Amino acid sequence: MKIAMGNDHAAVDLKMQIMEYVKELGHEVINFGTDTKERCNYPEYGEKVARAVAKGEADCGILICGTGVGISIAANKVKGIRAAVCSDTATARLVKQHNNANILAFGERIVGVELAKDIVKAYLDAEFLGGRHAERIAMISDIEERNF
Ligand SMILES: O=C(CO)[C@H](O)[C@H](O)[C@H](O)COP(=O)(O)O
Repeated sequence: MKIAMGNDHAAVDLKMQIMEYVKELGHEVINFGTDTKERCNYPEYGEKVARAVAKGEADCGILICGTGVGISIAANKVKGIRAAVCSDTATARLVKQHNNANILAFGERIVGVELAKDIVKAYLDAEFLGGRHAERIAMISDIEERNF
């Protein structure tokens, strides 16, 4: 898979480690940065990754900031994006199976590297279950369509 990755200054170390891990798993990474610890603004990176996923330039995305929350809120403003913050493997599996989340987010200040790797693997290995879950996602898309 082609995976878009982005982060702010609070998550450079974890992004680098996860980027290597994702490559070891056999995926291609499009890195949207930031790659330095100079203070920056997470909405910029959330939007870059979200637009790449929404346009189909990447199959899915991984976003990391201090908590995973701000960057996922920004990504979720892009039409078609379902970004989910996960701090455990069960949630990471379920956000793919039930919510067909197309971006996984987590926080360097919240999860350690080994847990983060397990979260990424649980998300990437899981498959969307469709059925009743697809109907609910259609309802979410409908909310998006009615926004103005
Ligand atoms: O977690 C975050 C947003 O949800 C960010 O990564 C930052 O950690 C947070 O906004 C704090 O920013 P700071 O400039 O590092 O104090």
